[in-house]
Amino acid sequence: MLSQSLQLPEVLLLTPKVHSDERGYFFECFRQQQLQQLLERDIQFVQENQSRSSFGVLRGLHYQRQPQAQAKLVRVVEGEVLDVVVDIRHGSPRFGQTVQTVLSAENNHQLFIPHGFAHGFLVLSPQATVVYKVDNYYSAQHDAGLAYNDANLAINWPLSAKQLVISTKDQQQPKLSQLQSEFNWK
Ligand SMILES: Cc1cn([C@H]2C[C@H](O)[C@@H](COP(=O)(O)OP(=O)(O)O[C@H]3O[C@H](C)C(=O)[C@H](O)[C@H]3O)O2)c(=O)[nH]c1=O
Repeated sequence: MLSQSLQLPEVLLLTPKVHSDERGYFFECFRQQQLQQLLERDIQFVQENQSRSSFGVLRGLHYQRQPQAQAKLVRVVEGEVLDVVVDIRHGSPRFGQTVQTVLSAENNHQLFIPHGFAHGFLVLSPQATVVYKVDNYYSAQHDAGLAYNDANLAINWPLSAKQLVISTKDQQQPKLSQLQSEFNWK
């Protein structure tokens, strides 16, 4: 598994080694020991999610508040998404900074997103299926979010506003300046 740092160094872009032959391909999607070595700490995923969305669907930007914060290992098994992560840790020198990368069933790229970061994605293909592991259980009362279109985040979503399909919840998320995030840097 190749690991690359992004502009937010705590967010890892992982690329598995693909074994191709005349039948097709095989690759290991996850190996706990390998990820723990990259993170230099233990990690224990307890839940795996799958969502399928049509072109233009934007899910996010989401996170779970403490003590139910979730680290995520995200991959795409159908189609293509623009995946976006935001540093929401108070005191972070990169507070409010974002990274974005294309995850697709073609590039097999994965993103590891630690606690203290908001996550979302925009579907760029006719359909996209996103599968992701989390290290804490879903908790509706700890579910929180950030406005995808907050000018202070300056996320350049590559579709026009009228092409976007966004839940009512995500249309009403707070801006970075209103964030109740209790994540602290370090
Ligand atoms: C996240 C989650 C949701 N649900 C239920 C709650 C709703 O009845 C339904 C849809 O939930 P929601 O609209 O919050 O789903 P997404 O908009 O895809 O949320 C996710 O989108 C972004 C990209 C994320 O990174 C988060 O993992 C997650 O917040 O599934 C569950 O039962 N378990 C869960 O873990």
